[in-house]
Amino acid sequence: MENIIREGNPTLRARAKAVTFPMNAENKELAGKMMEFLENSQDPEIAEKYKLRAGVGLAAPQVDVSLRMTAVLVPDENGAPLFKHVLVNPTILSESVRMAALSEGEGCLSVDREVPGYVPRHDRITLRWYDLDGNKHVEKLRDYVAIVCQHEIDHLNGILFYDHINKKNPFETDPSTILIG
Ligand SMILES: CNC(=O)c1cccc(C)c1Nc1nc(N2CCN(c3ccccc3Cl)CC2)nc(N2CSC[C@H]2C(=O)NC)n1
Ligand code: NI
Repeated sequence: MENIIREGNPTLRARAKAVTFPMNAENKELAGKMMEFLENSQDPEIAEKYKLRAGVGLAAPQVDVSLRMTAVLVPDENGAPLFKHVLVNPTILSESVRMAALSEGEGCLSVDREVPGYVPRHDRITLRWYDLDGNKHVEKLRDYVAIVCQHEIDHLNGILFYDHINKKNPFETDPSTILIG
């Protein structure tokens, strides 16, 4: 897995370019490696052996490739994949008025420090994306999966999670925001 870039690398703040179809072998291979990284990062033995930090999402800009592609692997409580997709050219078609935030805040593989605070996001989204074969998918997502996808899509637009944290009061939330987890 190519090295994950950290804050300060301009690629993290750039708007990534759309992926063209049919996808070339190089981009398909990268997608596979990004998903494999997430799988490895979630395996206690492998993560320990290679000192990997666990993640449920990894966007191409985080491995210094400015393309609109992100791997997402959210396990259920038994460790089976609840949501496992490489999202190519993802678009949020609609979003709930209701907001949600992870009660423990968010972490990012490209941010080697804790940035405390609630990250307000939409509780539900309708997401459109393309898979590696160019097939279109449209799904309604909610709660944790919706939050993770919004975090990863932010990476494609050069946005980092702490950009959303209220500077004055990081743990301030308006009444419409539900806390998750
Ligand atoms: C500062 N407090 C915190 O970070 C924080 C603190 C506590 C709880 C949460 C819930 C927090 N928040 C948070 N925890 C995660 N993980 C929980 C552990 N898990 C995991 C770990 C081990 C094996 C398998 C797995 Cl699955 C991996 C994922 N992931 C994200 N994010 C934000 S959206 C993208 C996603 C991401 O992949 N980040 C690297 N946030
Ligand atoms: Ni991130």
